[in-house]
Amino acid sequence: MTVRVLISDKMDPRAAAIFRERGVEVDEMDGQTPEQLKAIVGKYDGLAIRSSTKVTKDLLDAATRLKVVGRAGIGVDNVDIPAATARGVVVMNTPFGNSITTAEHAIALMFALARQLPEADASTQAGKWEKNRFMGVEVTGKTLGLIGAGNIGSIVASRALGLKMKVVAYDPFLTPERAIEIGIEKVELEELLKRADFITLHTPLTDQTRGILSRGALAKTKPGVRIVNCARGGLIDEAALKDALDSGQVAGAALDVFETEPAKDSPLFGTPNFISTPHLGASTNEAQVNVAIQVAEQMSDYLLLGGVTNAINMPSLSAEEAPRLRPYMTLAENLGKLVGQIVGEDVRSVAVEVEGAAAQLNQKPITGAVLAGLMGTYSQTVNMVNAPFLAKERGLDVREVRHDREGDYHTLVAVEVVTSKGTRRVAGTLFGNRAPRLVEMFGVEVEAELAGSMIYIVNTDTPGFIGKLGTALGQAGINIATFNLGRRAAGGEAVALVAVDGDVPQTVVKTLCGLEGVREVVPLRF
Ligand SMILES: NC(=O)C1=CN([C@@H]2O[C@H](COP(=O)(O)OP(=O)(O)OC[C@H]3O[C@@H](n4cnc5c(N)ncnc54)[C@H](O)[C@@H]3O)[C@@H](O)[C@H]2O)C=CC1
Ligand SMILES: O=C(O)C(=O)COP(=O)(O)O
Repeated sequence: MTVRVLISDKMDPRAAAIFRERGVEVDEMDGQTPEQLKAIVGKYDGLAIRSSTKVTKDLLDAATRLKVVGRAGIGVDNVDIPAATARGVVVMNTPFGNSITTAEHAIALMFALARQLPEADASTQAGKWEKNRFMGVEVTGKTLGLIGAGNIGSIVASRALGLKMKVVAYDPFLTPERAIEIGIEKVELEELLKRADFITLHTPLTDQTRGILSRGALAKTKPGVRIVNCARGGLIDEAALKDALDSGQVAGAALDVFETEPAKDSPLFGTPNFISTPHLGASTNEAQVNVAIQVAEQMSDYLLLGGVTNAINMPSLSAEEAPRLRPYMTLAENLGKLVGQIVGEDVRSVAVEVEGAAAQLNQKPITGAVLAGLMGTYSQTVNMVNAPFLAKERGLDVREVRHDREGDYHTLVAVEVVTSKGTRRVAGTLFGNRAPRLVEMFGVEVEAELAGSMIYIVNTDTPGFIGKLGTALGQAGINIATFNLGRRAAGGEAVALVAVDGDVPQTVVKTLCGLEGVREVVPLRF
């Protein structure tokens, strides 16, 4: 089937070229209104975006084919991640491609503030030559306060140290070792506000960071501080910033990002010592080439090979690893489907065990596939991406167990579920590292390929039963493809997994239930 991607924001042409080279059909349509986008998004498997496209729940509801949203950049606050996860859509970004460029923009704005470059430029070009009006400050020896010291914050720190500044940082997740490594001092926010001559912000916009420079925080800054925000609008209270600029508490502020974008009429516009750029942090040729190439490669890897890189809502799985894992995923999903079809929704906890060769692999995707198979029997929208999330939502206790040693098989995946009626366990292996086979079912050794239409039958092991079963199916016009048997002990409980051609109607299930010694009959689909 054709795989189709829509690029809905302005992106370097290399992104489209890579999609095409890899056999993915691509449309480029930036500047669509939310309504226009909603009308067409249903045709696409992938959506490649920057910061303008808003991936809302409403848009996702219309994106019935969508499997992946790729953000050519860092911030994903324009994507409703919980809604995407719930729909099984992977959201990935390119966490490093534009970080140097954005850090350089922060440094550029810091210098622009220190020397009032935009105002001096406008005045000079207006023919005023106001040499005495513009008196700047040196950055050498000054203290830079970073709010957020992740990728971009650390690059800003290294540049600022090169400029002979002292760097302090507020970042609750910055370890003391890392602070020493990058040559900065970790401080609390209050201390930063008190000491910093320049403040730059480098955090994502979250519930914790929204309004981090509030009116109260701005009042605690060192008088004459200069502030740069190249991270996200919403981190600074814009009305309070305007007042602080007017009062002189803040000597200068440069915003690349605004609470509402595009920002076309901010009260800050026209304020002396205020500089703004239209969200240009990532706008260099180098950064745009980096993020375009990276997002197109990552999205193609996922859509074509199942490889997952830099996903926000799913564990990583390299494109090299994905083919090795694929037969395990089929096995895991089928084991989940097998249990799910037999026990239904009555599952309280699930343990996924891997043994031998399987224990050397990334277990998260295997667990995701088991859960997808298990819950897919009663939910249409479940897949590997949203299965762990939906399991959590349902309060399902999920455990992962890894045994490095080999047991009877060189590789084994087992699924054990606890239901109201007790514990049930199934296990499977790969023949020749390729072909998934069920090898154990509810304590009985069986060997079966789980595929197509099957019937699960539990009966008392009595002579002549198989003949009666064959006759009953024959009379119903159902052809047996393979017959897989196992039993606990001679004359005890026997289990049959019968692969048949075509669906098994309820009337046939009823007939089979009526055969002597039959305890349970469940039609299965794989
Ligand atoms: N203006 C632009 O065009 C661009 C803006 N950005 C923005 O820059 C942000 C930072 O990017 P990176 O450094 O790559 O992200 P990152 O994830 O490497 O670093 C973010 C840092 O913020 C810290 N943090 C989280 N919560 C915090 C809190 N409550 N208080 C203080 N620190 C907190 C984290 O511990 C982390 O160290 C992005 O989230 C994005 O919004 C990124 C690229 C371009
Ligand atoms: O990468 C980010 O987080 C950015 O903010 C860059 O935004 P943009 O891709 O330039 O719209």
